[in-house]
Amino acid sequence: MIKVRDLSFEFRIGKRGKEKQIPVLKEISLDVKKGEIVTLVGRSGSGKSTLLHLLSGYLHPTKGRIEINGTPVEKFSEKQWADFRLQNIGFIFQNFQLIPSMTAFKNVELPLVLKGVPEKERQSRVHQMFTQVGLEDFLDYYPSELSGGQQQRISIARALVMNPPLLLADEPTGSLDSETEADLLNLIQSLNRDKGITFLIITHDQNVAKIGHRTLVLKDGKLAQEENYAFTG
Ligand SMILES: Nc1ncnc2c1ncn2[C@@H]1O[C@H](COP(=O)(O)OP(=O)(O)OP(=O)(O)O)[C@@H](O)[C@H]1O
Repeated sequence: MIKVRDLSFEFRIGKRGKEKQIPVLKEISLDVKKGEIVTLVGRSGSGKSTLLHLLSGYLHPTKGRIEINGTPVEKFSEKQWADFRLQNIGFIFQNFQLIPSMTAFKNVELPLVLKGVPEKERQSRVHQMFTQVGLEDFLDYYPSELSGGQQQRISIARALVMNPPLLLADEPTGSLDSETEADLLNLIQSLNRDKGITFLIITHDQNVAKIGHRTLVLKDGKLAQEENYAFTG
């Protein structure tokens, strides 16, 4: 599902002529197979979010190759990325990133509107998603009227409404209490088991890391399999 080869990335900061390079990822290779949950850990600043941004086209590699769902993407234009993301990748963020002025229904419907899906089909697909995440009674609520756990479920419904094969998550339970976190991890595991959705999840949290079939550690710009990684907090 994800194939990364010799991927390097450096940020460039400072004025032209006096630019400074900050290497973040150094010739990383990585495979995530279809149907896997892979969790990615590493110290703050180790480059986890940078890797996710490279995998979703918000940053472009300095060097190396990225293949997602069989398609080489590293040379994509912005337009190609936008189309590709809509079809292939769902996103879940720590702070949910729902649109506050739209109801839960409208938030989940949005990707379908962007894709030009006809209204009747939109209605039925959105309702189906709300059933799947267990929030059928909250269609007309605004994000501010929902709990953190409910908002995250809505954001998962939005991430899945286009049926993407891959979900990328950045600290998906970072804003949730431990009970709500456990519920959400169950939901992620059942989506993986029942629908075969592949997950790559960044986390600082041992409970989240544990749901991975594999855990990778990012350290000094390189990736390694987990070996007694010491979680903090
Ligand atoms: N826009 C930027 N310009 C320059 N350097 C940046 C930029 N964004 C991030 N960095 C640097 O890149 C490195 C990796 O940052 P990144 O956000 O990917 O780490 P992270 O592992 O996701 O951290 P955290 O766990 O705290 O979210 C850090 O040293 C950071 O300072």
